[in-house]
Amino acid sequence: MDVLWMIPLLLLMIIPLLMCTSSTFVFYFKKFFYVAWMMVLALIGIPLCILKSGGRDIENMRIIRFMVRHVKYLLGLRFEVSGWEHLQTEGPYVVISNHQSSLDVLGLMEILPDRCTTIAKKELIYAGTVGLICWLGGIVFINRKKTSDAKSVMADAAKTMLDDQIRLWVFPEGTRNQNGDLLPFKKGAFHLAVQAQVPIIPVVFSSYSNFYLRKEKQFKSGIIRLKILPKIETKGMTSDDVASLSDKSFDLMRAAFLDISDSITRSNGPVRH
Ligand SMILES: CCCCCCCCCCCCCC(=O)SCCNC(=O)CCNC(=O)[C@H](O)C(C)(C)COP(=O)(O)OP(=O)(O)OC[C@H]1O[C@@H](n2cnc3c(N)ncnc32)[C@H](O)[C@@H]1OP(=O)(O)O
Ligand SMILES: CCCCCCCC/C=C\CCCCCCCC(=O)OC[C@@H](O)COP(=O)(O)O
Repeated sequence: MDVLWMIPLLLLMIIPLLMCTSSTFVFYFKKFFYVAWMMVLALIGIPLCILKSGGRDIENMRIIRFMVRHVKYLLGLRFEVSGWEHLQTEGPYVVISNHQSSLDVLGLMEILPDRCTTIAKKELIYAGTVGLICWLGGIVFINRKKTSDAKSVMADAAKTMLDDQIRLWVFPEGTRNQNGDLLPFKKGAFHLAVQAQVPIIPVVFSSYSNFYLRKEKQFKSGIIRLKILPKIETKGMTSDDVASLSDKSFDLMRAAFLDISDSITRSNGPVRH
């Protein structure tokens, strides 16, 4: 029994020591902590969502947003947001952003407008308590392996956006990417906006490469710039305009990404290896 009590005490001594001496340990510790803490937050949030709305309801995103807002401090991250005024748009719209890591959830919750939920891969629903709270928050799950299914879910979503006056956040790269640039955009977000005839609001996260490097196992403190760009109208557009709409959005977002990422690298200095 006495030995068992020693274990937490030993951990309390060893963990700070390792945190000071090994950046690889910090990397794994912060990653593990992030997932575990989100799971715990979701566990607390699930009954709150059910009590508030009785089940799946986009209004639950307010609870989720509130619960996630402090997590940045625990990981040593800060957000600098610009362009808030562009989110002051009435009615439904589609938000599109680049996607580097699951840490994007922190930025998403930092600026998530009311009545806005996201499109996510269907595998996320199996992520324990996080999966369940995503479902309760009205997240729209798509099967990326079956284009026809994904398209029909998105077409339903276009209708729901108008019927229920909701906003949807889509990651048009379709997967996480940390190659220092944006991946070519998939077309779903643009079909969605054109089908619903609603504006697109592009949001750009600066590169995480000055604080988070997966291959090098680095996870330092850092600043993330979030730039909200002016809305792009889609009124009067048809599916023939989707390709040019996607290209235009890509060009605007890529220019903003290179601009805000470059300025961070310059002010913080590059990551040392
Ligand atoms: C407290 C704890 C809290 C925790 C909170 C957690 C929050 C969690 C946040 C979670 C964040 C999680 C974040 C995540 O999970 S990110 C991963 C999931 N998200 C996405 O994949 C979204 C982006 N993907 C797309 O938009 C794709 O296009 C889809 C998936 C729809 C199809 O992709 P696919 O690769 O199968 O096909 P394709 O893109 O090559 O297109 C093929 C053709 O179809 C045409 N087409 C496409 N779409 C439509 C359409 N709607 N109507 C009519 N036509 C359409 C298209 O023009 C093309 O034709 P053409 O142009 O070549 O002629
Ligand atoms: C039974 C337990 C299973 C545990 C699984 C752990 C699940 C993660 C839990 C908490 C992490 C914090 C919230 C994360 C939400 C992140 C969503 C995300 O970033 O999904 C990735 C997706 O956009 C693209 O996927 P791919 O890059 O194509 O792959």
